[in-house]
Amino acid sequence: MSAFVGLPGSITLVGAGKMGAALLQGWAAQGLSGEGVAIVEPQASREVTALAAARGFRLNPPTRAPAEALVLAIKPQMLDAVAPSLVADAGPDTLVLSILAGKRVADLVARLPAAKMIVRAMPNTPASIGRGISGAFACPAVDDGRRGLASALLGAVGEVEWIESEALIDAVTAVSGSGPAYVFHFVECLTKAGVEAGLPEEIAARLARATVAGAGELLRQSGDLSPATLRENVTSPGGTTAAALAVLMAEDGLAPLLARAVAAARRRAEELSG
Ligand SMILES: NC(=O)C1=CN([C@@H]2O[C@H](COP(=O)(O)OP(=O)(O)OC[C@H]3O[C@@H](n4cnc5c(N)ncnc54)[C@H](O)[C@@H]3O)[C@@H](O)[C@H]2O)C=CC1
Ligand SMILES: O=C(O)[C@@H]1CCC=N1
Repeated sequence: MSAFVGLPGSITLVGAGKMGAALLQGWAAQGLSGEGVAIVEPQASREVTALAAARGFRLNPPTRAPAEALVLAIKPQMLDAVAPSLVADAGPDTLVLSILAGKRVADLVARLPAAKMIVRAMPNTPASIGRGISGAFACPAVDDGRRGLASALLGAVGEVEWIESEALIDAVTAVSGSGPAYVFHFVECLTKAGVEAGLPEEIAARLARATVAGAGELLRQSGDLSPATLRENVTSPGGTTAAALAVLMAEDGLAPLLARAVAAARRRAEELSG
């Protein structure tokens, strides 16, 4: 059982792929250990298998008692196939924490009929280094205690923003859930642009990666400065940055493109519901 105050004493994690494993690592880093943790994962990675062995977690136990928290981290498309095996895990007192993109509280209740204490959350992949951010929505039945457990489970891998409208989870998904991919694609594009400007590819790749990582860290450490101020700090009047920003901030520049991308992600989340 966990000695850590804050995390649930017993957890069943369903799906220990990229996000499930990131959560598991975060909980372990908080001191979670013992047989109260059951992991259901038909294709456990070496890392997950080793972590389970090191921490005394039960990996694919033949039977399991209902845990305080049931954490769902399978793909949304797998829910129909997996849910029947979880009905007994999701009682009226169980915190059901789902990170499935698109799947609504109603979709979960339709498959786990006794579940009442449902929290939907949307973390992101920086969770794997403890630097994620999650948006979370608790359905009205969720009491303060369960909300606290959900905060602890998500807080183990980064920041948590509670939102009061379930519909906004799709927007969170489109901004911060998918967001790391946009940033990584920006690095790919900056690398390509550097090569087109004459740089050897390896150097362009190192410059682009370090620029985004450094700018991200500067942003993080400059909480009192807005992104606009940080941008202005780079931009000499009549200089090189101003020339580039005239392109990026044009009417058909980055803002409308990103707005279209976020809208597409949001629409896709809606399509995944049901
Ligand atoms: N990858 C991301 O950036 C984010 C993903 N999500 C959500 O997290 C969920 C998981 O996504 P990923 O970790 O990226 O996917 P993933 O494919 O890495 O992990 C899913 C895991 O479920 C396992 N699985 C398959 N059948 C199963 C079964 N019957 N029982 C238990 N586990 C089973 C798979 O073997 C796999 O390891 C998705 O619902 C996704 O919408 C949420 C936030 C960010
Ligand atoms: O692409 C997806 O559907 C998931 C949800 C947010 C990030 N990855």
